[in-house]
Amino acid sequence: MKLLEGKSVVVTGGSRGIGRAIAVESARHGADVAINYYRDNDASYGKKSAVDSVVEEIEALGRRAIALEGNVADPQTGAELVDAAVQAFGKIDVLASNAGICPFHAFLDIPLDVFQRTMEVNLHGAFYVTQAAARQMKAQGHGGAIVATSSISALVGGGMQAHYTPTKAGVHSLMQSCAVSLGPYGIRCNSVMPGTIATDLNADDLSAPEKLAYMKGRIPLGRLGDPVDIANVVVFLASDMAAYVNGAALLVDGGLFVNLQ
Ligand SMILES: NC(=O)C1=CN([C@@H]2O[C@H](COP(=O)(O)OP(=O)(O)OC[C@H]3O[C@@H](n4cnc5c(N)ncnc54)[C@H](O)[C@@H]3O)[C@@H](O)[C@H]2O)C=CC1
Ligand SMILES: C[C@H](O)[C@@H]1OC(=O)[C@H](O)[C@@H]1O
Repeated sequence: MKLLEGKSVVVTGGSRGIGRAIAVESARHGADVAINYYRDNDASYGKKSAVDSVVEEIEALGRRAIALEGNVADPQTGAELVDAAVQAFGKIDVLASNAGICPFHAFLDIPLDVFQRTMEVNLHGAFYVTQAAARQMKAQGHGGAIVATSSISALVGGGMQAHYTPTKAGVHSLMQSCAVSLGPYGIRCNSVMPGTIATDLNADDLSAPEKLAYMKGRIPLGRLGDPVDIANVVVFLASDMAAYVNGAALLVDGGLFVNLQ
């Protein structure tokens, strides 16, 4: 069963990791996809750049794909992405606001620029892109769905993530307020809260075998998440199967959050 047949989906941070999986699974469910990315056009994925490889995979599924580079922290990026998607596909139905960074660092001596960049990319970026997509969806007049990638880190702390976890709580809060603002236009806003998913974002952090074993040991399902575990839930939240889901947050963490002891 295809959940996004004929839809036009915009994904930020769509060249790698969770965003890449959202882009590909959206296409598998029948959508055309506009991908934002930043600095992923070197040939680091085999012979292709990360972004070329995802575009190729979507086209192999018989769907259309465009890719546009831009830093979501720049307020113009969201508007340019939405314009490009509308030019290519005639409309946008879904935004997956997913781009984010997590440069692990201790709290007491975190460099100011790392703190500011994390806030600007993760939270300000989500705000700008969501606003641009919502303006277009309202103008189209037939509603839409926005799904933001928040995190389990919106709910719990991390000693090396004091600059990061507030951005993920902020993204969750942004979706709650947007659910209220945009519900009257038929635009649903929700967030997905991944646990620990194996991507480039945490590859360094989890490269130490003891840390990897510790994290896996805390997850009742006994494994790290795969990007597609998150993408499947984003596709559901974006689809008409979730027609009455608005302002919700869905933890997708293998049971990590509830595992006290
Ligand atoms: N990997 C994990 O365990 C978890 C990740 N998340 C969130 O999921 C989202 C995606 O993370 P991953 O796929 O793990 O990361 P990743 O590092 O594998 O991929 C990041 C993607 O974001 C793009 N990107 C980075 N900076 C950007 C910028 N300034 N403007 C536009 N695009 C930019 C990259 O081009 C790439 O496509 C992030 O928001 C992250 O906070 C949330 C919970 C857990
Ligand atoms: C990067 C982390 O490993 C990952 O990102 C989050 O949001 C959670 O803290 C995960 O563990």
